[in-house]
Amino acid sequence: NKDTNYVPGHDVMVHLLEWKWTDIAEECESFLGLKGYGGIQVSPIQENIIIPTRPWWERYQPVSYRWLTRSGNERQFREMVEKCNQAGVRIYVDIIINHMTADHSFPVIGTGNSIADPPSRDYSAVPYNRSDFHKSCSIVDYNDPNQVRNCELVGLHDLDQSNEHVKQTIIKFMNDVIDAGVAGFRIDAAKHMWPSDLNFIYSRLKNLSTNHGFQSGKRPYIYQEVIDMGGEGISKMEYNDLGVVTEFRYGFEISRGMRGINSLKWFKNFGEMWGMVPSNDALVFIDNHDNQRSNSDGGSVLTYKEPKMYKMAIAFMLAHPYGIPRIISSFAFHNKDQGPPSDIHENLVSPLSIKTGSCVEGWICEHRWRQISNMVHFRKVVNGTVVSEWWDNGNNQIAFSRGNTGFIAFNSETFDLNQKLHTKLSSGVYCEIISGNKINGNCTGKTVFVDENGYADVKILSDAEDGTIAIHVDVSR
Ligand SMILES: O=C(/C=C/c1ccc(O)c(O)c1)N[C@@H](Cc1ccc(O)cc1)C(=O)NCCCOc1c(-c2ccc(O)c(O)c2)oc2cc(O)cc(O)c2c1=O
Ligand SMILES: [Ca+2]
Repeated sequence: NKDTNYVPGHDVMVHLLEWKWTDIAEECESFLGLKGYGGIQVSPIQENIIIPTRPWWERYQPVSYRWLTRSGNERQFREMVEKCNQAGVRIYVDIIINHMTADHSFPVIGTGNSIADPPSRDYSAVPYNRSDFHKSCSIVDYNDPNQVRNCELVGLHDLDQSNEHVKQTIIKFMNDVIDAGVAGFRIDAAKHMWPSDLNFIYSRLKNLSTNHGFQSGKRPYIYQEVIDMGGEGISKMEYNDLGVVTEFRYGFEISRGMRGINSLKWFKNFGEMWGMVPSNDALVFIDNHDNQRSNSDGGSVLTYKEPKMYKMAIAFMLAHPYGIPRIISSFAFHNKDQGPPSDIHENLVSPLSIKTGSCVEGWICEHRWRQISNMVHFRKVVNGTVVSEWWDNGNNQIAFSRGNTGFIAFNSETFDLNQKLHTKLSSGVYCEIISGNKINGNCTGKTVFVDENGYADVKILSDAEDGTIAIHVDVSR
């Protein structure tokens, strides 16, 4: 079963990239729980190598399974999970079980002061030794499934998940994390591990902890990173019966749509018909921690750096029923390796200002943007309804309803959208939720009038700050 384990009335996952555990706990209580976010993907909790320039990807080179990183220690992690569960926000841990570190020219020290000797495959803090790793062949042919699984990805020493000691070590790590109260895991680099080995591991995971508010018998929500844009020897379809898979086609296609490269009118049948996995098997996103900075998937997915189109892409994702959506909330970067903001002691800087409670310079906090957090509410209100009343102008103006509970329209033409469009909403004056909120019965942004036949006056100027207008039944005045 593919249950996210979200608390009823909560939806949408946010990847709080490189946030500290104490700050995440604070954000659960002061923002995410109240806004109805369903869950948080946290950065890896296992001890990672310290690379002198502190690139963001150092956290994807584990040194041990100790819960010691720049995000915090075990006590802080446990406290954060407790506070977020109490706020109705679930925690999903990003775990790296395919590999340990690569070889480096400097002595290898971890964020928990563990040492390791990668050339001799000695990771004493686990412990792992040479017998726990595959031979050090390199992945050169991505069309050879054996190489992709049994050789080293960019020099990262590749664990042998068919080895009993490796399996038991991973299972113990994941079960300890489950006992801390988390709701599931992101499996990093799943494509580089055999589905049968992963299945063995998943089947030996405990049920979620009843001591942390989960009903008995709940299974951890597992979503697997499988970068598959088609054309490689390994298919995402090898993994989606084990658990959910990251659907990379999704963000790529929506970015092309909002950029005007592919006409929005084609998105009328967006979903499995586009060669994507079944909706319940798809963890969907516009950008992720890797391709937002490196455009590694060949295309150029939208990011916070192109805010108008990015917000339209996120709004489409949150308004559309396909997949399980995740947004990223990241730090500003100027080069693709750059790590998170840190102080002179290389401690992570808190994204939250103690004084104002808002996010500080250097942290984008996409999850706080009104145009994004209000669409989280939209998604919750329309939950369970289908897309209907699809309209398009034959190119880059589209609109659709979600049952009789919500309506959204997009204009990515160079000219205005100004139409009476049919919705399934009952008549009335609705607060438009991209441009504002409804506070004490008043609309702080635009209003949209729906007449007694369900026709809405839809106007989106081509030079407007946002190319989207959205209304739903919760904010009718
Ligand atoms: O750009 C990066 C890091 C990227 C990255 C990190 C974590 C991820 O979850 C991810 O998806 C990508 N890393 C830089 C620097 C680097 C890091 C380690 C290393 O041994 C060599 C170089 C880089 O240029 N990497 C080469 C291209 C990206 O190749 C990587 C992939 C990857 C990319 C595309 C694929 O289709 C694929 O199947 C795997 O996954 C990783 C997973 C990891 O757990 C750790 C990694 O270092 C990587 C990783 O290097
Ligand atoms: Ca492997």
